[in-house]
Amino acid sequence: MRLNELFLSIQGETSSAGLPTIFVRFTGCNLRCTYCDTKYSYFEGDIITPDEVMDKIRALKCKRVCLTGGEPLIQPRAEMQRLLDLLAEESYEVSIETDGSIDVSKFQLHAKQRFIVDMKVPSSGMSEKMHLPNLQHIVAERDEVKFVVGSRADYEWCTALIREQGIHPKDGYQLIFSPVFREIELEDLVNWILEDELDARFQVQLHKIVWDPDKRGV
Ligand SMILES: C[S@@+](CC[C@H](N)C(=O)[O-])C[C@H]1O[C@@H](n2cnc3c(N)ncnc32)[C@H](O)[C@@H]1O
Ligand SMILES: Nc1nc2[nH]cc(C(=O)O)c2c(=O)[nH]1
Ligand code: SF4
Ligand SMILES: [Mg+2]
Repeated sequence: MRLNELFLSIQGETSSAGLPTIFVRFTGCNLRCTYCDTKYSYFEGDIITPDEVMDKIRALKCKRVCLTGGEPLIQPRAEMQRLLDLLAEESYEVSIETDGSIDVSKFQLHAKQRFIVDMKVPSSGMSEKMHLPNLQHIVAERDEVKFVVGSRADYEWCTALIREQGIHPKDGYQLIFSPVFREIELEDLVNWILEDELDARFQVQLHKIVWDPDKRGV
């Protein structure tokens, strides 16, 4: 595995936003989203074993972990699975931020572990790379589907996908809409969600409010 950074912060996104969380940011990504705020993770990092990652996590005295990157699921599959197994053995709560292009069915999750599947909108330039079967593999009550929206056209792509893939909140799916940072008016995205009577979570990236938006390690 290659580790870019590992730090304790508050979760800035998802249903556990605001809660103390250890972030394990892996090096490398198979996509190049136009809006990516973590380009430094594409190449910077050091080789590390799953057991050495666990040692670093244990040292931070927090039982909530977010595996991210870069794209965490391009790490060697056996090593990522071992890390998930080790985290489960010690009862960590785990979220995995994944970019929608990797087949999540290759990984076995344990109790208290969930995927946050980010379905890349057209303005990301990566929509064509989405592995759509992921939306049939995820577990509605466990996992979350995130849409990072940079325009009204992006938003409409999302609502079409929700209909086509049958992942509507009324069927128990946990959806998140997140604005591309400083790209759209927050009020617009909120109004679109309310107008469509979508029981979806609106989020802003809390860490970009608390700290400088370009600060690493938060
Ligand atoms: C840096 S990515 C790493 C995990 C994975 N590669 C992915 O894209 O889901 C973590 C999250 O940050 C989001 N993100 C990246 N740049 C952003 C930006 N400029 N504004 C809002 N969200 C952004 C991504 O869409 C993703 O949901
Ligand atoms: N505080 C904080 N929360 C986050 N949630 C998801 C993040 C990510 O980069 O995957 C992230 C991040 O980079 N920082
Ligand atoms: S998939 Fe995630 S890490 Fe990769 S370019 Fe897109 S936002 Fe950045
Ligand atoms: Mg981030």
